[in-house]
Amino acid sequence: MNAAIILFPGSNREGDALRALAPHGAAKVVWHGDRELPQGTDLVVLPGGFSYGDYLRCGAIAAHSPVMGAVRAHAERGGLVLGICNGFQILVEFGLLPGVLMRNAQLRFICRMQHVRVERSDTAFASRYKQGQAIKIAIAHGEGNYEADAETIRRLEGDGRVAFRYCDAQGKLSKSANPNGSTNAIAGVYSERFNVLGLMPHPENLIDPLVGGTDGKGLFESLAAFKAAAPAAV
Ligand SMILES: NC(=O)CC[C@H](N)C(=O)O
Repeated sequence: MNAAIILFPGSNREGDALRALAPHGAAKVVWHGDRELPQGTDLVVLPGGFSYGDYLRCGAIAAHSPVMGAVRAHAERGGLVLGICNGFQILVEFGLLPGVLMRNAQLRFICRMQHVRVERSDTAFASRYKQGQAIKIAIAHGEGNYEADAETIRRLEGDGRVAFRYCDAQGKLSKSANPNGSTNAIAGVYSERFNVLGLMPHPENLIDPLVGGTDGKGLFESLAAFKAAAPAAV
């Protein structure tokens, strides 16, 4: 699998993304000012961080980067795009995913382990998980409170486009298991064609037992398995 990791001024998880992708093929870092992706890119990763210092709104300035035109073209061809945390914020600001990420309900930056429930496992990103499985993963954000208008939420829910929800260790949803006040405890959403995923938690940080667990690995393994089953780059 050939991955392109986009580097924005202020990104800080590109190294973690590289490490998570390393066992699954070649990953290149691409500068946000570039207008093209490397030939044969299968997966574009927008990593976490603080692009442009989170000025205006997280992701708002990065969404205007020259490279985003190539990211849109890749997504429109059916190519895979993964936005993690700040990357998710950039994707919603750019309009590749619906909704907005507001300040966390308690107006504090939260950095801790959190469980999320895998809502479906029949996608390119989640086939290595079981539907309904609660996975332990890290969160680190100040603006992760997912909101959208009622019609958009109804459509996302109706089309099964919620990828992950914040939950407790048993997979149960509750107000106390929702760290940031997100509507319907939404932690990640898919695009209409399920080839674009944005999520606030950091799967790339849960790939080594030394740092708290390996539940994040499944996402990268799922992508590699998807690519192995459909080898042509799109
Ligand atoms: N870890 C991240 O990507 C943080 C995202 C963003 N800077 C926020 O605080 O919400």
